[in-house]
Amino acid sequence: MTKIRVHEYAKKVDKPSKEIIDQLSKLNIEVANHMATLEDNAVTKLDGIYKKPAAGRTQARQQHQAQNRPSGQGQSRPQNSGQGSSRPAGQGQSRPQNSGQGQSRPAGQGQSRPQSSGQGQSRPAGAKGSNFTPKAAKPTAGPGQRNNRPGGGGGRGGQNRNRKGRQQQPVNPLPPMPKREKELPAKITFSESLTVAELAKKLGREPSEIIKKLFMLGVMATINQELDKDAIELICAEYEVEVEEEILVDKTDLEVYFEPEDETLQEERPPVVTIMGHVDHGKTTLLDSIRNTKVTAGEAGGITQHIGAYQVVENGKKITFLDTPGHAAFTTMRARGAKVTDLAIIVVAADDGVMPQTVEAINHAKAAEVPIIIAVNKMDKPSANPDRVMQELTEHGLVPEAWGGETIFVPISALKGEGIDALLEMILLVSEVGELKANPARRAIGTVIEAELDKGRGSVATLLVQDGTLHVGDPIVVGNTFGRVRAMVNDLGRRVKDAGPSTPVEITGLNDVPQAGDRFVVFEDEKTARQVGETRATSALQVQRSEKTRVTLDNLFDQLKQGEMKELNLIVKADVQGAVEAMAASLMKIDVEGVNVKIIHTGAGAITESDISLAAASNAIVIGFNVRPDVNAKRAAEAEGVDIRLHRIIYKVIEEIEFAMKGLLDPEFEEKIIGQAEVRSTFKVSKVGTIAGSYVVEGKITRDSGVRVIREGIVVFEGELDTLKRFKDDAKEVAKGYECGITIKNFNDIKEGDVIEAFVMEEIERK
Ligand SMILES: Nc1nc2c(ncn2[C@@H]2O[C@H](COP(=O)(O)OP(=O)(O)OP(=O)(O)O)[C@@H](O)[C@H]2O)c(=O)[nH]1
Repeated sequence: MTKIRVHEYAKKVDKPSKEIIDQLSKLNIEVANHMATLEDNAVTKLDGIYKKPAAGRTQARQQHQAQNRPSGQGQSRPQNSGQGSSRPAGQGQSRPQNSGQGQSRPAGQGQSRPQSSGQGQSRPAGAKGSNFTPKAAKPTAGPGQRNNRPGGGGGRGGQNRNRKGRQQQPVNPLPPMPKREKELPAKITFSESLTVAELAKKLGREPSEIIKKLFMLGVMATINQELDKDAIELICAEYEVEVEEEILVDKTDLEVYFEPEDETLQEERPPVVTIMGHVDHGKTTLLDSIRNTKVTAGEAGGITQHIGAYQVVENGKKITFLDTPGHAAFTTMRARGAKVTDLAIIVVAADDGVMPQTVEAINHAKAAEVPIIIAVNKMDKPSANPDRVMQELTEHGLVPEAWGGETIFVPISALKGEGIDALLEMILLVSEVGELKANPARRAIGTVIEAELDKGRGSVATLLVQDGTLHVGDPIVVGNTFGRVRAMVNDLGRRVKDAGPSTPVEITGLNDVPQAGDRFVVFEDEKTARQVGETRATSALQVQRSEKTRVTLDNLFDQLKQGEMKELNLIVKADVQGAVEAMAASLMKIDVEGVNVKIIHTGAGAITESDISLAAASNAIVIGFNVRPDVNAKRAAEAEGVDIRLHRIIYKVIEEIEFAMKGLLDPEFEEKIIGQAEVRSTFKVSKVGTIAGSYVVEGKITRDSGVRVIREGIVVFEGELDTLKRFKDDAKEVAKGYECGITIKNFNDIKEGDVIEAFVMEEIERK
């Protein structure tokens, strides 16, 4: 053990060495000079005089060391002082400390080494104390904080150790320190879900703690378990941490671009009007009349072009009309989620009154929450009776203003062009109330009014710009198509470069033909537009594929009728190759007008899973002649919806297919397999025949069921069950998991390993 020298002690007590030597002399302790070492008892005595604490020696040593190194260097301190002997550590020592040793010594000067305290705490040991700077010494982690990282990180570890040392000094033995936990975040965010581990990380807690909390809440979770929103919220509530779900924006969902935006950027836009009404009440005449009086008059040289919508100007304000009369277009668009119309004009012939389609139109407009203006048409006719129209409409909740209601009625004659101006004025009035606005500065969004494939120009689509401005050259996604706006033509057949809100324009430049009612969105660049368009096209195709119904003999005729099928694909499996060929040849001879029978695959042996996947991929029906599907094939067929037809007589196969193709399939009965039993042993009993000692492996076997004997996937016999016994008693049915004795009528060649399949004929309802 290193002893303290006189000058060291002097330094420690802040006295000159000489005074210490004198004092020692007074105590009858002789020392040669200031370099002399002091015995323990001498130190004790000196301590008594200089009132130094018991740990004086160590402390003296520490102070001495402190003076001999740059300030801030990891200050050594005694650990577990008071336990047994205490001594200063040799400088430069580097070894693990174990407080359990009962020895305490200051750490070497800030040197890096792993420390292991009796508390089992493991913390990063400090790096070289010389790296310390006062700034770096700022505490970051509290004592007692679990920190299992390996040492070696900068000055902080050393500083931590110092802190620990200072705090530990008076404590003996060290009680388990209260765990100081990381501060909880004020708020966490997540999207969709988080695993326990991810949530723990976000909260700065151990996953085990989260698991414990979940357990207390009645949720058993593992570290990698995904937690749903509710569970995350519950846990966060426990910690009083705010939680917010981030909604991931799906770039390919065009609807998100239709969210309303900052109103301050918006300007007034023209209303978009649809004309609806009963047949022959004058919708087309009205649309033409408006167009002719308003468009051609002002636009010299303009050749009106039917692009599905047009604009007129009334009192210096534009009005857009959708040029597709009737509510079919209106409903189609609405069904596709597009709200295009701001106002509906319902035309009612004054000589005819409210008719069924008038009511339908009213209901459509109401459902779409679109304001209605009633145009009472054919006022020029002597038989016109507008009062009757008004009367009838009140029954549908449309009360004219004249009668104290709110509905605007405008008497017109579409044919003579009378009342058109009044109607347009009313349209403007109603739209003013509606405060229709858009931001012409943003990238355009809108809806497809019409689209077709033009021989010369390719895909041509009429778009109604609903917000923003569409420019030639804009990268665009339209429904599931994309492209760049190559050329734009307005309703007057003129080429335009830009189209603002509520403007209909016909564009070219799309890679495919979109559908009426599809949304369009202009993107920042062509690459994004392409990506979004392609992704949308792919997912649309997948949806279409998954929706495609598989052909079955039951729906075959319907599919043929709808012209969806020109060919009937078949896969033929039979017990022997000869039968396969015979079957295939007979099937090929089936002659039903307009349909070809195409055999895409044949084979001898049981129907396998690969037969089913081929059938699924090529929309084929599988025909099994004297063969059965194996377990996997059965499962696959059920999952894929593949129709398997099992037969034992060739002409029945042919008949069934032929009838199905002609839509004459007998709809009444269908075979249903109710169970299977495995033959485990056989007994020959005279007079009775062969008894099959069997075990029911699936479903059940009933007394009245038909049976088939299957040997290695091939049907060797089909007939009726004769007796069914449990032990010695006759049984009505034997369920899965039970043994039974079975005899089959007129069949004694039963063998061990055979499978007896039981089936019943069930009456079914054909679709
Ligand atoms: N006298 C008179 N006849 C009109 C008026 N408006 C339309 N008609 C006539 O009514 C008939 C039907 O007019 P359309 O405009 O084709 O009616 P619609 O509602 O478009 O009919 P559908 O397209 O079949 O639904 C035509 O013969 C028009 O000439 C009108 O104001 N006065």
